[in-house]
Amino acid sequence: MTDTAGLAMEAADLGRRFGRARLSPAWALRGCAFQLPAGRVCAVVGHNGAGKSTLLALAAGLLVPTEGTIRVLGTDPASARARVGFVSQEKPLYPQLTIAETLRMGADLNPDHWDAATGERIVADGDLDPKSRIRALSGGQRTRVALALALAKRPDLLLLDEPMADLDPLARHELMGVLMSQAAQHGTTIVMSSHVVAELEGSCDHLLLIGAGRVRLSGEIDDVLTAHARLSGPAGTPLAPHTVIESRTTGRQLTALVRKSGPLPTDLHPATPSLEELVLGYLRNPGTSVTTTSPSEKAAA
Ligand SMILES: Nc1ncnc2c1ncn2[C@@H]1O[C@H](COP(=O)(O)OP(=O)(O)OP(=O)(O)O)[C@@H](O)[C@H]1O
Repeated sequence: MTDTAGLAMEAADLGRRFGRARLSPAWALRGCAFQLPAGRVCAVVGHNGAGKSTLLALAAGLLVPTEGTIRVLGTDPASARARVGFVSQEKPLYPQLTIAETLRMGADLNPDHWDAATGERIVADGDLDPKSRIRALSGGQRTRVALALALAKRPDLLLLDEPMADLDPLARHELMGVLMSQAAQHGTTIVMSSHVVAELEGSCDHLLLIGAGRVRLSGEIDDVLTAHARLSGPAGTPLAPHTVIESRTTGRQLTALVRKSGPLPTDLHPATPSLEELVLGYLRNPGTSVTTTSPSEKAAA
């Protein structure tokens, strides 16, 4: 039996379909199963349309599963809502309110756990005037206000759908630092989708890679990386029994990204892939079988 204590999120056979079953067989997510321990900073990656936003909306309780279950902070998403912060791609804010009124509304809605100083500091660090109306802000400035609102709520779980997409490089760097210190100081679990894998590499410790509505990889990033190897050596060297994620032969040279299964061929030079290499390898090869890395694989790797 799986020990589910201490999990921030857990999905079992999770599926979500849009449209009517007979008219549209399109599943945004199907057969997804994963566990995310509490206190992790989790990167959710996958190509456009993979199902990342759908998964985050299910976790936030804004969508309900068509099949299967998703549990958040040990309960159903609707019951966990007060303990969850969510910044969607659309960042819905009331355009007619000022920034100060927006933060005040956040305080009124979350009277028991509102950290006003954090919200005000994030706004001030962006040189934003609290009297400015939301409708007068740029996309990146709205993102800052949405993050201020979500972080001031002091959530146990923070769900962020491409939070950095419209921020300038300095703002990305600064707000990523704010997120990391929130996770370190308060043990907040952060689940963050992004297309900029290099940006996630130093910040996240857990990975959820989604492809075509399925979980293709999930686990602690260190475990996931050590379960794979980047191999180079003479062309024609057999790669079985390892699972080949991708391979290329140039002249007499073979390079391959494999998921390890036992000892590696001695005539190939092994290296641990970077997170970006691994994610790109999986994204370039959508046909590779669905896999999940569990801590027990670490020992086998
Ligand atoms: N409201 C909806 N109605 C119909 N189909 C939808 C709806 N929302 C999402 N989908 C479909 O579900 C699939 C997954 O979409 P989703 O937005 O979750 O992907 P994503 O991984 O977040 O993509 P992106 O990286 O482009 O943001 C896509 O095929 C999309 O067209």
